[in-house]
Amino acid sequence: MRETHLEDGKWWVSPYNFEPSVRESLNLPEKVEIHDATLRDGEQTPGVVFSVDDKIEIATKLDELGVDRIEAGMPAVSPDDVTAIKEISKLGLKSKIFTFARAMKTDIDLAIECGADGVVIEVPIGYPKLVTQFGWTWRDVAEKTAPIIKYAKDNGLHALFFPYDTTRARKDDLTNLCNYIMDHTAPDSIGIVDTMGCATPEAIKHMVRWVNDMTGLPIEIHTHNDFGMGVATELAAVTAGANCVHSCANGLGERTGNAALEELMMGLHLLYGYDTNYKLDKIPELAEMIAQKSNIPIARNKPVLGHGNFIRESGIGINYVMNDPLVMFATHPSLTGKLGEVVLGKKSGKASIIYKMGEMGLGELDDDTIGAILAEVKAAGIAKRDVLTNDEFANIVAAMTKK
Ligand SMILES: CC(=O)SCCNC(=O)CCNC(=O)[C@H](O)C(C)(C)COP(=O)(O)OP(=O)(O)OC[C@H]1O[C@@H](n2cnc3c(N)ncnc32)[C@H](O)[C@@H]1OP(=O)(O)O
Ligand SMILES: O=C(O)CCC(=O)C(=O)O
Repeated sequence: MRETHLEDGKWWVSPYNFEPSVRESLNLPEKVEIHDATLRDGEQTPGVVFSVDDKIEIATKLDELGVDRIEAGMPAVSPDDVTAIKEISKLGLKSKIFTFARAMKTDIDLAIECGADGVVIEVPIGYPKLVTQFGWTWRDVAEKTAPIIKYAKDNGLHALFFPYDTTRARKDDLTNLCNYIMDHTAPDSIGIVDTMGCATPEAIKHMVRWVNDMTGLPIEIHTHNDFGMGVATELAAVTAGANCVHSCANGLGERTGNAALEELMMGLHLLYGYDTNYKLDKIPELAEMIAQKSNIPIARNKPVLGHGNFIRESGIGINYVMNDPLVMFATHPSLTGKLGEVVLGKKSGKASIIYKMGEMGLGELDDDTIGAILAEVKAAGIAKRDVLTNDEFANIVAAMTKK
């Protein structure tokens, strides 16, 4: 674990993250694994369909980035999923390969047929789903699941017990389910699943401790982003001792998506100080691949990925964008494969004009002329309601310096 907030021109985050009293209040596990579900939950984004080749390419890139596990699909969904998972399993990746399964023997048989290392055994426990959608009790769930966990384990699979909509489960239902499962056949790990993305970080921390007290199992956290807190709740889970975070690249997933892989990687490595082997500079390659294959473009202000994240129009401090980026940003643009950029418009100042003239090789001018150019740049930016192109700026400079 690193206990410092800055590294070697690469990032400079808040030192308070590492304040002894802050660190002492956390129960960080020594290692946190990433279980990436882009190929299953990410593909559940309405309208997204990855081909077999897409899935192989994405899995290879996820492995290169350093994710510990790839949830390669739910074989029951289609024969293509079976083919893709089989091919991915044969690649010999460092990442372990998991499949998604209902509590059904046939789904476990498919995981075995696909050559998976592990299986996510999903069952409902959230009260609205349990009662209204399925008409089941906790006991129905428990009796269906226990033999399936045993079957998966007997066949050498890592059995991740995944009672979904966990955060809307009644206390008694979740307690009874956990106790029954532990009495009959302990899985290898258990997921706390915020299916609807509706729990606070504090509630998640409480649940991590509670479920761990009940079961003694490694805890995995799987969240969605409906309140914009998918990543925050997963990181909160880690601070309460969760051992594995689930993700989707680019934050793909049902509705508002799942916790974003790239944000979790940056959060674990930079904000919490985990010494990981993630290849952060490869994030843009994966992001582009996902955007192109999912047909979902990356928003320009998306954390970690947005192409606008290191562009600055505001004049104050503009020199530092290129010359000393950590004055202006928490991370150096190159850490995640980006470049800083200075643009001109309504919010420019004199320093912006001087900077841009230098960048474009337009020479030096006296202060009054710079001021006059600045006034024109601001007026043009306001009229255009956008930033200026270099050509537009060069035209202004030419007009204002014409003898
Ligand atoms: C939070 C969630 O929504 S969880 C999963 C979401 N993911 C998906 O739905 C993936 C895409 N889905 C699909 O391709 C299809 O819906 C399939 C292949 C999974 C299933 O399709 P269908 O053949 O229509 O199956 P259907 O939905 O009718 O369910 C079949 C059986 O599975 C049972 N079942 C559903 N979930 C589970 C579960 N987690 N564990 C055990 N049994 C389950 C149903 O009760 C039903 O049982 P029955 O035949 O005794 O009535
Ligand atoms: O979301 C789903 O549809 C399946 C289960 C899951 O991944 C979840 O509950 O978040």
